[in-house]
Amino acid sequence: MSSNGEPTCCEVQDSIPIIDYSLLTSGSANDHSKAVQDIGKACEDWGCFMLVNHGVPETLIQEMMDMSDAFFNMTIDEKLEFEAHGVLDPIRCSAGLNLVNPNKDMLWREYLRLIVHPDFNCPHKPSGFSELASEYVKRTRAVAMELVKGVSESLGFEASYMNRELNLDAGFQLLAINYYPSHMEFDVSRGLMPHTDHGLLTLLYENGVPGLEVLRDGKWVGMGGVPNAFSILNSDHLEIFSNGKYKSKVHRTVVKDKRRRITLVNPNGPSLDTIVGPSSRLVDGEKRLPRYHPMKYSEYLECQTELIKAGKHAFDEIRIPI
Ligand SMILES: O=C(O)CCC(=O)C(=O)O
Ligand SMILES: [Fe+2]
Repeated sequence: MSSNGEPTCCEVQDSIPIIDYSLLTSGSANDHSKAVQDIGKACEDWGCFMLVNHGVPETLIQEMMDMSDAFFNMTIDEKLEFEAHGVLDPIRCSAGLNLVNPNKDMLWREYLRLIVHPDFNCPHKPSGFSELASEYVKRTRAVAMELVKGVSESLGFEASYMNRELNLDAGFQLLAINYYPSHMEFDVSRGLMPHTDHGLLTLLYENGVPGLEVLRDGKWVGMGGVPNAFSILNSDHLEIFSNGKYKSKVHRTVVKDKRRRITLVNPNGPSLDTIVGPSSRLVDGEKRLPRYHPMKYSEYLECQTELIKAGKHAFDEIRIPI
């Protein structure tokens, strides 16, 4: 931290944990329990990790990157058809409107946010987008659900516990595609302000252009740079459910590279009607007091959207002072 309490500038470190997904899913009990242990340690100590050997084909990811590029290269008028409204709208596109934001300090990006589970939504153009995105989110969802099982075991529960408690079969999954234009296209500060994500785990894939940073011990640490790996971040509802054990990861994006950056981001959460509080298995009336008030997931999303405008966080509403 600097003397005024603000985090100091980014430091690149290579010690963000790396988890080998193939060990988690391997038939070997030893490999599996080592992976579960590593996931638990990464979630508790770092709140994030890189995931390698995840089995999502590189060609599929590359096609998604190319398709996303094609989407954002449509005209503003074409994109306006998918313009953002409410937080629970199935398709929300920023359509470059941030550019006219009077706040010159604002970091800039375009985004497209799709609700892809339990119902799948996608723009009807460019042609083939919907089929491709449907395949992509099917694959990333399978990875996320396997990771949640690993997280569940790492907390000392059976693998299916979190799925059952949080109704993940009807879980709310988004595909958010972020587009930070090349420096040549627009000479603006490109990035995303510090925040945490809602849901349990966020999976993020970048197109080889760095920018993601996570806050660790008061310093910004660059994340990414591992070939063909997903960046995985703890999110708000993992912190709530684990009663504060696995903290939601504060992250931001600062794009210094001149090339355009595209990220495919999947927040994975409980079903919208699930009331999420600390797991009853992690609290008791004596020593382990609940640290968060339960709140319905859909209400959390709505309240978070409102609170951001006031520079606050939904945690401010539900955290119980100790
Ligand atoms: O694009 C990135 O680097 C980060 C995106 C992100 O944090 C988000 O969409 O919530
Ligand atoms: Fe995020």
